[in-house]
Amino acid sequence: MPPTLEAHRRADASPFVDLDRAEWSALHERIPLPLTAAELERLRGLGDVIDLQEVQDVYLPLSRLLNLYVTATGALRGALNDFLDSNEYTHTQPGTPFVIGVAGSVAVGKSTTARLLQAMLARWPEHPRVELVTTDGFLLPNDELRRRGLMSRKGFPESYDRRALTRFVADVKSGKEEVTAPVYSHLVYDIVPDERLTVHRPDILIVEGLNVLQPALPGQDGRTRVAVADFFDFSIYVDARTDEIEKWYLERFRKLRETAFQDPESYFRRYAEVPEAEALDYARHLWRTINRPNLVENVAPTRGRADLVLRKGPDHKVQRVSLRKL
Ligand SMILES: Nc1ncnc2c1ncn2[C@@H]1O[C@H](COP(=O)(O)OP(=O)(O)O)[C@@H](O)[C@H]1O
Ligand SMILES: CC(C)(COP(=O)(O)O)[C@@H](O)C(=O)NCCC(=O)O
Repeated sequence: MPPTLEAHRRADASPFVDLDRAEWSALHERIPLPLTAAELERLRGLGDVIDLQEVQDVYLPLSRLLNLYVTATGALRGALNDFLDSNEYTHTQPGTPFVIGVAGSVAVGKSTTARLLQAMLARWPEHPRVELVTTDGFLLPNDELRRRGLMSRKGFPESYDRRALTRFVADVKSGKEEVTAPVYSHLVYDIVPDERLTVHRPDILIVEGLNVLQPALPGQDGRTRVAVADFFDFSIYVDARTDEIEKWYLERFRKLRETAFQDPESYFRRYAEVPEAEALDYARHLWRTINRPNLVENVAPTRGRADLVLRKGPDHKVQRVSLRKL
C-alpha cells in the first residue's frame, strides 16, 4: 500500500488526528495574531525559560484552538437557551466558566504550559478573564499524610482530598459567584494554613495537576462517583519520554538548590548545603521512588482520556500534537 494511504488508514483507526510539528505549526499562519511582538516578548517575563519560536509555533495555534472551543461552547449555550426558553416551565441559564484541565508528570512542564496558556488566552477579546488553579492546594496537609503513612506518596491519587477538588470545580461549573481553594507552598512543602485562593467566575478556568484526568474511584459503598475531569470542557495532557522528564526533574532540582532552597524556610534547605552530587542523588531517589512510579501507575494511563496531547522531545520542544476528533 502506498505510504500516504497507509497513513490515512492508520488515522481512520484512531479517535485522534495526529499532527507532526511542521503540520501543527503551519496552522499559526492563518491565525489572526492577538499578540504584538512586544507582548510575546513580555510573556517571557513570567519567569519561564520558554523559546519565542516555540510560543509562536506551538502555543499560538493551541490558544486559537481553545478560543474556537470557547466561542463554539458559547454558541451551543445559545442553542440550549433557545430550547429552554421555548415554553413557560423552563428558563434560560447564564454561562459558566469554560474549564480546561492540564495533566502530565511532575516536571514535564504542566505549570509552564498552564501559565503560558493563561497569559495567551487572556489576550483574546472574547475571554479576557482567565484564572489558574493548581491541584497541589488539594493535597492533604503533611500532618494528615504522616498520620495515614502517605508522606512518601505525595502526588499519588490517595494523597489528595479528591472530594474537595471535585466539589471546587463542580461549584465553578455551577456558575457560583465566588469559589475558594486551599493553597500549597512548594517552599515549605505543605498546605498553607488559613490561606485561600478565590476564583470569581472567570471566562476560563485552567485546572493544572498530575491527576486531573483520573477517573473517580468507587466510594466505600461501591458506587461510582463523579471526578474532577467530568467538569472539564477541554483537557490537555503534556507528554514526553520518562528518561527525558527525569532529566528535567533533576535539572529543576539543581536550579532550585541555587535559588529557592537557600531560603531558611525551605523544606529542602539541607540540599542547598550538601555537595551538588549528594543533592542530586537525593533528587534521583525522590524521582525513582515517588514521581516515576506515580507517572507509570497513575498519570500516564490517563493520557488517552485527554482531548489534546502535546508530545515533547528534547529541550521541551513539542514534536507531535494529537487532537481528539469530533
Ligand atoms: N516549554 C518549555 N521550555 C523550556 N523549559 C521548560 C518548558 N516547560 C517547562 N520547562 C522547564 O522544565 C521544568 C519543569 O517544568 P514545570 O512547568 O515546573 O513542570 P511541572 O509543573 O509539570 O512539574 C522547569 O524547570 C521549567 O522551567
Ligand atoms: C506537589 C506535587 C505532588 C505536584 O502536585 P500537583 O500540582 O500536580 O497537584 C509534586 O510537585 C511533589 O512535590 N511531589 C513529591 C515528590 C517530590 O518532592 O518531587
